[in-house]
Amino acid sequence: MSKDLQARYVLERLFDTVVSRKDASPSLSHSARLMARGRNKIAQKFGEEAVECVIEAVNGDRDALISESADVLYHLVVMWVDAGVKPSDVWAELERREGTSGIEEKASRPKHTP
Ligand SMILES: N=c1c2ncn([C@@H]3O[C@H](COP(=O)(O)OP(=O)(O)OP(=O)(O)O)[C@@H](O)[C@H]3O)c2ncn1[C@@H]1O[C@H](COP(=O)(O)O)[C@@H](O)[C@H]1O
Repeated sequence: MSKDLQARYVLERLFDTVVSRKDASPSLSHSARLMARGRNKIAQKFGEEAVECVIEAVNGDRDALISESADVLYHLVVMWVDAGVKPSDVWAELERREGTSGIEEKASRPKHTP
């Protein structure tokens, strides 16, 4: 497999690694430690990383944004594993949306009545 193709599957490989850490020792694996601390902690960490990502985007620091984006994706993958969501579930949802304009989709939503 080419390096480029291999890189495209990095999220799937990360997912498989985190799944394999479910029963690992929290003293040896950060993923195991995070999952042992429970869903609220996982969600909190994801939120913190997302905020750090936003800060770097606003600051215009490209390298920091790349690094924070990787942190966000790692913590998202841990959240998927904890919640029983597979990458293929998310890819399927993205594929379902493919070709539908966001403007069109928003306009088709039922109107809220006060
Ligand atoms: N991509 C990552 C990754 N990104 C960030 N991190 C870790 O996330 C932690 C974030 O640190 P923080 O201080 O923000 O969080 P914290 O240690 O939970 O501290 P608190 O805020 O809770 O006090 C650091 O320890 C980072 O090293 C990651 N840890 C693991 N991975 C991947 O997951 C794989 C499995 O890792 P382990 O589960 O550790 O074996 C690795 O091979 C990597 O591919």
